[in-house]
Amino acid sequence: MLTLDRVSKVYRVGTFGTQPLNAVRDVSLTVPPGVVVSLIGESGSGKSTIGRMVLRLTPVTSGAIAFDGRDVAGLSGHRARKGYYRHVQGVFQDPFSSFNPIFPVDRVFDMLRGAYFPGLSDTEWRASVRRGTERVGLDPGQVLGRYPHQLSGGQLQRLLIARALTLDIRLLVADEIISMLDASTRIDVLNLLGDLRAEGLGILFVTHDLALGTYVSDTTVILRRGAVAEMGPTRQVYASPRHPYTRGLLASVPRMHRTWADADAELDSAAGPCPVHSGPGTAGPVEVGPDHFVGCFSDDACPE
Ligand SMILES: Nc1ncnc2c1ncn2[C@@H]1O[C@H](COP(=O)(O)OP(=O)(O)OP(=O)(O)O)[C@@H](O)[C@H]1O
Repeated sequence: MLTLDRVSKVYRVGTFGTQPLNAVRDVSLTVPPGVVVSLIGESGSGKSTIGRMVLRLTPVTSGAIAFDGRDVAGLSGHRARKGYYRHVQGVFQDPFSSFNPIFPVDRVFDMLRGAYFPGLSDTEWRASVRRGTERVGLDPGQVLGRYPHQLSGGQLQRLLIARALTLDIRLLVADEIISMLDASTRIDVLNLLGDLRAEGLGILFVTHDLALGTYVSDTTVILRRGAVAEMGPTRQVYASPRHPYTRGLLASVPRMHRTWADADAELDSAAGPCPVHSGPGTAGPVEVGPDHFVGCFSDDACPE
């Protein structure tokens, strides 16, 4: 369904944009239907940039993103782009920022109506909104018609997912969608994602939280400085991590006062020549087990 093929993103920063910032480096992955792929990494590792490129909110510098085999960057014309967003939607960290405080929450649904459902009568449209709301476990009578400040962050986040479900979505980019929620609401939203996955939705789940990654995902992608450090079936990656960075991260999870930076620093001091790129001409992560890949051990691209 969704494939990224050696996707890179270089931002231009500094005075007059003269400095290149390699935010994403040669990332390849797939999100099939009914599969949750977690993108996990510390702040600044490029997770959101990948989500934004998939949603076409920022252009790809090199490589290709395809949905059902069609190049996403090359979608030209309003109709093609509208068709894409019918199937691919994003939900982001701060639900409050997606709602206008002076309008009832229903307005986020109404914004879709003109673009996607111009032929529906008022009654049909209201029924569709109610169905979407119920599908995410909310009681329409309790939430519709209310103002954003009258609802919890978890209810607003569910409404945004319901809004996406009003369309015929097949891929959801969920970018840190539970970071702002309390522990019990988090589990509700995670379980909701699990239910949607069972219905065939593919999910690109962006998080900096390793524990959330294990709970929700089928495939785990560990990003380090914009590149894939390790990628594979979640159980495999967590049970038998092969990259020293992943090992360091997992070892640090139950220990307080250790951070992503600690794992990074340990790796920097331990890493010698990168074994992944020891062979001439080797490029990109190397397969170390079934669907299990390990990326470069050093900071920048290895000498090939
Ligand atoms: N529009 C932009 N212009 C310039 N640099 C950017 C832009 N957006 C992101 N960056 C930089 O790209 C790198 C990756 O950022 P990104 O937001 O993708 O990381 P992230 O892993 O999602 O981090 P976080 O968890 O903090 O959101 C960072 O160094 C960031 O400062």
